[in-house]
Amino acid sequence: MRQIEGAAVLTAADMRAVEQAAFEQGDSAAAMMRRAGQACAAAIRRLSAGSEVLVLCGPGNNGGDGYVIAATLAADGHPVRVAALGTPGSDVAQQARAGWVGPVETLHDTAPAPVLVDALFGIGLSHPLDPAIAQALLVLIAAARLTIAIDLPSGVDTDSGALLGCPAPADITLALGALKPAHLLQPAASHCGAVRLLDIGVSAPDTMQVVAAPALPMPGPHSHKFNRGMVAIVRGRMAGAAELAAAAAMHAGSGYVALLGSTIPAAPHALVRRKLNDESLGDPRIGALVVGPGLGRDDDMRATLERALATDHSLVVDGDALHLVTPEQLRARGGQMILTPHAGEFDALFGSSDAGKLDRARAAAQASGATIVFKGADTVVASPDGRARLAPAASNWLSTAGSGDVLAGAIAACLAAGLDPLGAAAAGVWLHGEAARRCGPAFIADDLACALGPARAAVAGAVPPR
Ligand SMILES: NC(=O)C1=CN([C@@H]2O[C@H](COP(=O)(O)OP(=O)(O)OC[C@H]3O[C@@H](n4cnc5c(N)ncnc54)[C@H](O)[C@@H]3O)[C@@H](O)[C@H]2O)[C@@H](O)CC1
Ligand SMILES: Nc1ncnc2c1ncn2[C@@H]1O[C@H](COP(=O)(O)OP(=O)(O)O)[C@@H](O)[C@H]1O
Ligand SMILES: [K+]
Repeated sequence: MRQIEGAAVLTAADMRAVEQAAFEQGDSAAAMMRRAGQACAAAIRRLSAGSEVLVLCGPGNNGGDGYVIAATLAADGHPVRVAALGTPGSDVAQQARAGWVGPVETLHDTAPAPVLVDALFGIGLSHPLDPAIAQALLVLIAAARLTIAIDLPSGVDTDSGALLGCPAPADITLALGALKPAHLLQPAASHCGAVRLLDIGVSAPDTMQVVAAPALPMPGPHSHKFNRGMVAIVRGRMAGAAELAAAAAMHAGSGYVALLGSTIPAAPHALVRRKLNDESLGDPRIGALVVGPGLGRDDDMRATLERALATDHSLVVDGDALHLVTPEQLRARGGQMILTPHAGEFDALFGSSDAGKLDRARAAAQASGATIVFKGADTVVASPDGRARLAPAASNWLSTAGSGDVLAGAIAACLAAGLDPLGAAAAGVWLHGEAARRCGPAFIADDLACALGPARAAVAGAVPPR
C-alpha cells in the first residue's frame, strides 16, 4: 500500500489495455484478480484491526475482487460476511465466487458491520446506480465505522470524475494497479476518502501521473542572480495581482524578478521595478514572462498583451489575458507557453462543454499548442504532447483571492529555472499546494507567496548543485 504522489493515472481504456498487454505476456485474469484481492485483503485486515468485515460484491470483476478478499480474510480467521448484488458475469469473477464457501446474503437483506468493503462497481460502471441500490448502500455505510472502496467508490465515472447516481462515499479507497482520473477529479475525488495504491503486478505507462514533489535546481558556487532564472511580470490595471505573482516568483526561488510597468519604489525592495518598453520586454535574460494577472481587458491592455506575445520569451498566460487571446493565435505564436485558466477563463478561451476536465484540458493543449493548467479544487496539467499531471487534493483554503496569481508566479520561477513547461507547471502546482498546506487555515495570498520558500525547502537537495 503506497502513497499516490508520482503514481501513474490510467483511464478505464488505458487500464484495460495494460491488463490486456499483461495477458499477452502470459499473465492470466485469474492470477491478476487473485493478486488484487489478496493485496486488498492484507490492507483491509490491518485497517479493520479485528472488527467484522462485510464485503459487498457486484456483478463484474470488482465483485470478483470482493470474493477473493472475503475468501482470503476467512482463510486468515478474520470475521467476514459477503452480500452480493446479482451473480458474477465473467468467467474470472465466477471462479472467484466459487472460491468463497460461506453464505452469500443479498445487498438488501444483509445486516451492517463495523467495516464495510465496497466491491460493487469499479471502472466498469456504465450508467447511474439504481436508487434502491444506492439507498441500501448508504444505509450500510452510515452504520459502518469504516468504509473501504475497492478500486473506486461505487457510483463514480472513472474518466470524468462525474457522479453516476448517488455514490457511496468511502473513508479509504484502494486503487488497483494505478490511479484512475476519478481519484483526483471532483466531484468523485471527495467521495474517495484517503486514496492508497496497491501493486497488482501490472506495469503502467507514465503518460499521466499524479503531481509529485519536483526535482528543482539548487544554487551552487556558480550561481548568480540571472542564471537562477529571471522572471518578468507585466503589471496591469490591478497592480496587486502582478505584485503577488512577483512575490511568488521570488519566494519560489527565482534569482531576479522584474515588475514591468511601474517605477515607483515600494516593498518588497528586492523586486526590480522597470518601465514597460521594448527594452525591458526584450531583455534577453528573461527566462519566463508572466502576463495576465490583474491585466484588465481594455484596448491598451490588449495592445500590451500583443507586445508580450510578440516577444520570444517563454510565457505564463493567466487571468485577463486568457480573455484576450484565441487558441489559434497562441498556436500560431508557438514557443513555450503555459496557460493557467480557472473554469471561467477556460470556458471563455476554449468554449464550454460537458466533457470531463481531463479530456477538456488535453484538447485545449492540442488546440493552443500550450501547456494547460486547468485550475480548481482539482487541477489538471496537460501538455500538447499528450502527457498530463493531475494534482492530489489541495487545501480548500486556496479558494481565496490572489491564490491564482501566486500560482502563476511560482510556475514562472520553475520555468525560468530551466524546467520544461510540463515539469514547471507541475512543480508550480506542487509548491503551491505544499505552501497552502503549511499555511493552515484562513491564509491570504500574501502568506501563501511567503510560504513558497519553506515549501521549496522541502524539496531542497532533490537535485545536486550544478
Ligand atoms: N483482470 C482482472 O480481473 C482485474 C480486475 N480488476 C477489477 O475489475 C474491475 C472492473 O471490472 P468490470 O469491467 O467487470 O467492471 P465492474 O465490476 O466495475 O462493473 C461492471 C459490471 O456491472 C454492470 N453494470 C454497470 N453499470 C451498472 C449499473 N449502474 N447497475 C447495475 N449493473 C451495472 C455491468 O454490466 C458489468 O456486469 C476493476 O475496477 C477492478 O476492481 C482489477 O482487480 C484488476 C485486475
Ligand atoms: N476549493 C479549492 N480547493 C483547492 N484549491 C482551490 C480551491 N479553489 C481554488 N483553488 C486553487 O486556488 C487557485 C485559485 O486561482 P484563481 O481562481 O485564478 O484565483 P485568483 O484569480 O483570485 O488568483 C488555483 O490554483 C486553484 O486550483
Ligand atoms: K467499488
